[in-house]
Amino acid sequence: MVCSGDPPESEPIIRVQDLTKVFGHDPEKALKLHRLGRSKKEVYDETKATIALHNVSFEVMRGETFVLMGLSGSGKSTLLRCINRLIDPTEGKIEIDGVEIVGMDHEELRHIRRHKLGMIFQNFALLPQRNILDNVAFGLEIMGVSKDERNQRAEEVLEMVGLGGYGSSMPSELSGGMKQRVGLARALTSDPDILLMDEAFSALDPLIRRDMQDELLELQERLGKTIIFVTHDLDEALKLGTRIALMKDGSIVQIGTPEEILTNPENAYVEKFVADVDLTRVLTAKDVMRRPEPVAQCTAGPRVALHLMEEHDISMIFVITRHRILRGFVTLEDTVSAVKEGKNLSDILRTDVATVAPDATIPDILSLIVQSNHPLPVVDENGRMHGLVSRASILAALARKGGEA
Ligand SMILES: Nc1ncnc2c1ncn2[C@@H]1O[C@H](COP(=O)(O)OP(=O)(O)OP(=O)(O)O)[C@@H](O)[C@H]1O
Repeated sequence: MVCSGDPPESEPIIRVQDLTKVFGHDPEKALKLHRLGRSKKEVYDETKATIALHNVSFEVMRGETFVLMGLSGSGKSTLLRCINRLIDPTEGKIEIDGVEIVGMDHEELRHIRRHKLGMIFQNFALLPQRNILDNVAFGLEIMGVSKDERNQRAEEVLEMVGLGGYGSSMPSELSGGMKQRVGLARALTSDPDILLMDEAFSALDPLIRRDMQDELLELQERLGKTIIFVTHDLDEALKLGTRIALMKDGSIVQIGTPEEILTNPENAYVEKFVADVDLTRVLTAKDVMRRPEPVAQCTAGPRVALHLMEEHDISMIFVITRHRILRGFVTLEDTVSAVKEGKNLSDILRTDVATVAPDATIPDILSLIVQSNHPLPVVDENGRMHGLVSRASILAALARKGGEA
């Protein structure tokens, strides 16, 4: 099964196709029974084999944070561990950077694990008798990197995760958040393209957890790694995910951006999963804007603008080019005078217009609306106007999405 959700515009770095994992002695028999229509529970009762993943397919794009989310037992960790082959899949393919890894021997796998993949676990997995620098440098030590070189690299990555100067501390002296930074530093030492993070922040206090999430977002922006992040926490998934794959009983039920998952759940299960989410925290200007009608083209005269304003009972109108590039706005008062005095629209155009970016959040939009006291045009980085946001458009969108979700 391939679940869609438009992937970001980039090439895939990981391709998973029809991946199946059965734990137990007779996977073939278990799968045969499942294909004959037995439920996973019935298969387990009969064979004592667990179908942990079944026909899972998806692609992860280079540079995205792809979140695997789902309830306990849905197969998230199994899927993540198949990707670095800590677990051998029963069936299916996994390509990393175009290279099929399911059939790889130990030597090839070791190479991929060391150079392409970094893994970060929930329980930190630090070596208690080694100091922080040696913990971070451990992977490089195993790879035979000289002491000077590995210590220099370890210091660099400790700096990167905000732990510069802690190299000589022991793990027992560090808080949970700091230990997880060490975990992150350790995974970054070999500069892998892909970070696999398994419930990496779940053991942390809520405030520290939030800090770590912010830090990961910031680090991701700087380093542009591809991250697969496992969590059962929807808020965390919405915050971190470029896209989210929601898993249930070993299958993916929906893949989409956080907005798509929230506002367009594909079935009742996803709907239920996201029912309690506070939409104001995740919707952005492009979700709550309305079409920018009416707008006047630059080529229109003041009479046309006046007509539009009277027709729609509004006191200002936005002026755009044929390609919807925003040029400014004109007011009713100025337009009336322009008609009287035979002026052009360009003579009365006000260009000091406040705008909102398409990805602005609702609290940001509201604070801008309070300042400007009129609807705001949503304008992208190229100056193109996509819509208008106002208190009314936000309320309408929330009511609409709330009704749907
Ligand atoms: N080594 C194993 N042997 C047998 N069954 C296993 C093994 N590992 C996982 N399972 C089973 O496979 C299914 C998927 O487990 P998995 O740990 O991948 O789920 P998860 O979504 O990561 O859950 P959690 O959030 O609790 O870690 C579960 O039914 C689990 O009991």
